[in-house]
Amino acid sequence: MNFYFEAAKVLDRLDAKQGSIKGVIATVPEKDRRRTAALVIETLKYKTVLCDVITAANLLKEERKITSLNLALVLVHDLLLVNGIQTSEGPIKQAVLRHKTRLRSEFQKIKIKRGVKSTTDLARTGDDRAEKIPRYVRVNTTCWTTEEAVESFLSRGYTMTGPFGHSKGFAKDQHIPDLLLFPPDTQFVDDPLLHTGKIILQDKASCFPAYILAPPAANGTVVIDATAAPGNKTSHLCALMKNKGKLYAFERDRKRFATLQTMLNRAKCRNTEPINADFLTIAPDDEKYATATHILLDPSCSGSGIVNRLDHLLANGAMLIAFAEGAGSHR
Ligand SMILES: C[S@@+](CC[C@H](N)C(=O)[O-])C[C@H]1O[C@@H](n2cnc3c(N)ncnc32)[C@H](O)[C@@H]1O
Repeated sequence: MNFYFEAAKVLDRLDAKQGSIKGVIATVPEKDRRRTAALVIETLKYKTVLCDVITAANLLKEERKITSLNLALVLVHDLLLVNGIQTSEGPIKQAVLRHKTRLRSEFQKIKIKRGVKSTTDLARTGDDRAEKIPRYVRVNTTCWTTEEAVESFLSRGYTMTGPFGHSKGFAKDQHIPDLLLFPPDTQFVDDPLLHTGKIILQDKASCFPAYILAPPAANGTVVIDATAAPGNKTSHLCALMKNKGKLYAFERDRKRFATLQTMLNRAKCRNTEPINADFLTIAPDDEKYATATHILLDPSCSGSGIVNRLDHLLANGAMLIAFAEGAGSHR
C-alpha cells in the first residue's frame, strides 16, 4: 500500500504546486521512483475521467477510509486500467473493491458517452508545444567526440533526417555544438550510453550557460561552478575545458552533493573537485580559488517560461509552465 500512498503524496504536492512533475518525482526514493513515476503520469493522463468515475460511484462519500481524492485516483487507476490494485489485502484495498462493479460500469458509461472505442482514447492528449520539443542529448565530449556519437547512432539505425517526422531521425543542434536532437518520445533511460556517461540528457536552454562562459581548455585555468548539483552544467564545463585545468564544483545540500558526485564520476570528470559546502562561506581571497577566472552561478530553481514535456498533464487542461527542479533533464 505504501506505493500508492507515495504516488498519492506526489499528486498532493503537484496539486499544491510544489514543483514540476519531474521535480517532485525526483524527490521519491530512488528504489520506488520509476514505478511511482509511471503510476503518477498515467493517473494524470486519465485524471478527468477517473474523477468522474469516482464521483459517479460515490466512492469517497461511502468509504471514509479512503482519505483523499488522490489516493482514490491511483487505486482506481490500477483497478480500471491495469491488472487490479497491486497490493496485498487491507482495509483500503477492500474499500475500493467493494465498489468494483459500480466503478467499472461508470467507466463504461463514460466510454459510451464519449464514443470512444479504446481506453487510450480517453487519455489526455499532449500539449502541442511540448510535442514540438525534441529530446535533447548532449554528447559528453569528455568521453568521445560528437562525430563518434553520430556514427554510433547511425549504426543503430538512426538517420540524420531531423527529430520530427521519423521515429529514428535525429540532427545536430544549430547553436550548441555537441547537442543532438531526437524525436520527443525517444527514451534513453535504459540506454548504456547514458549509464556510461557518454551522453547526457540536457535540454538546450540548460546548455547555454557553460557554452557562453566558454572556459579555456588550458592547464592553468581555474573555474568555479558555485551551485553545481545535479551537475549537468558542471560536466558540460568540464567537457569544454577538455578535462584540463581545475574545476571546483560547490554544492551545499548533502543529498544533492551525493548525486553530483555520482554524475561527475559517470561523466569521467577528472579535473573537477566537488565540494560539499555553501559557496557563500568561501573567502574570495582563499588562495585555492582566488585565481579563478570563470564562475558559473545557477542557484535558482525556477525554470519559469520553460515548457516541459509532462507538465501539460497538470490541472484541467491548463497549460502549466514547468517550475524545474532537481535532477530533471533540462538542468
Ligand atoms: C538550479 S540547481 C543547479 C543545477 C546545475 N547547475 C545543473 O545544471 O545541473 C541549484 C543548486 O545549487 C545549490 N545551491 C544553492 N545555493 C548554494 C550555495 N550558496 N552554495 C552551494 N550550493 C548552493 C542548490 O542546493 C541546488 O542543488
